[in-house]
Amino acid sequence: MSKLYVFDHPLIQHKLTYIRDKNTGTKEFRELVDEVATLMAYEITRNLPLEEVTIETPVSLAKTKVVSGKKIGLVPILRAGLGMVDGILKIIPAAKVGHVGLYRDPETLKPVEYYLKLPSDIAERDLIVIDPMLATGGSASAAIQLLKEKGAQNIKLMCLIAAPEGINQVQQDHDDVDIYVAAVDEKLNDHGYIVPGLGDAGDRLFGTK
Ligand SMILES: O=P(O)(O)OC[C@H]1O[C@H](OP(=O)(O)OP(=O)(O)O)[C@H](O)[C@@H]1O
Ligand SMILES: O=c1cc[nH]c(=O)[nH]1
Ligand SMILES: [Mg+2]
Repeated sequence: MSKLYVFDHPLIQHKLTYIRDKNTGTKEFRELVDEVATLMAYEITRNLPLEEVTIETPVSLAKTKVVSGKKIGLVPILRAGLGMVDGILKIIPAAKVGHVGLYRDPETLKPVEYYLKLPSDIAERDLIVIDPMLATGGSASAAIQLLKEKGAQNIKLMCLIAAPEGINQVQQDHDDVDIYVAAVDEKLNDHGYIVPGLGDAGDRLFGTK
């Protein structure tokens, strides 16, 4: 059964407020998305398994812990997902990164695939699909489907803002995928934009509007 986790850490909520604000310009928007991605990565890795190792401090031997060999893969959905990659790599620097290129057709709101490049060992990795926006859920669901067709077994979805419609869609299509978000908003408008949302994440990140 797919679970939904909402990261309500005060720093995440604070930064998300300024990400949403239409008066926040490209530079600051990019920086804030990067920072929130780092904080969300910290939360999403909370239950990583640890193993005990022995090391030598300048004073004595110490039995201490390291993350036990988990292989992680990040899969941003282009373009907007790219805005979260560096923030996550800051604290999971050994993660490999695959890319799924999808854009949402503005008329049909259906995802159109245009690029796919994945690490060869995705079947052995814990994958985190990344996209700031989960609107109708079409893009995330299609990305997850593509990964499964390439052998992925263990997938999480991480988004900044989700609409209830998108959460329902992904949970219906992919019962095995847990969803991690910073906020669940009210609804979609007639153009499939999240309300209140933050506007077009790709355009705001890359200054293309
Ligand atoms: O849940 P959905 O209804 O599929 O909508 C969400 C998708 O729309 C946006 O991408 P967009 O198509 O604008 O592409 P971009 O990242 O290149 O701007 C967003 O980053 C998601 O990928
Ligand atoms: O609100 C939305 C919906 C889809 N894509 C976006 O970038 N924003
Ligand atoms: Mg866009």
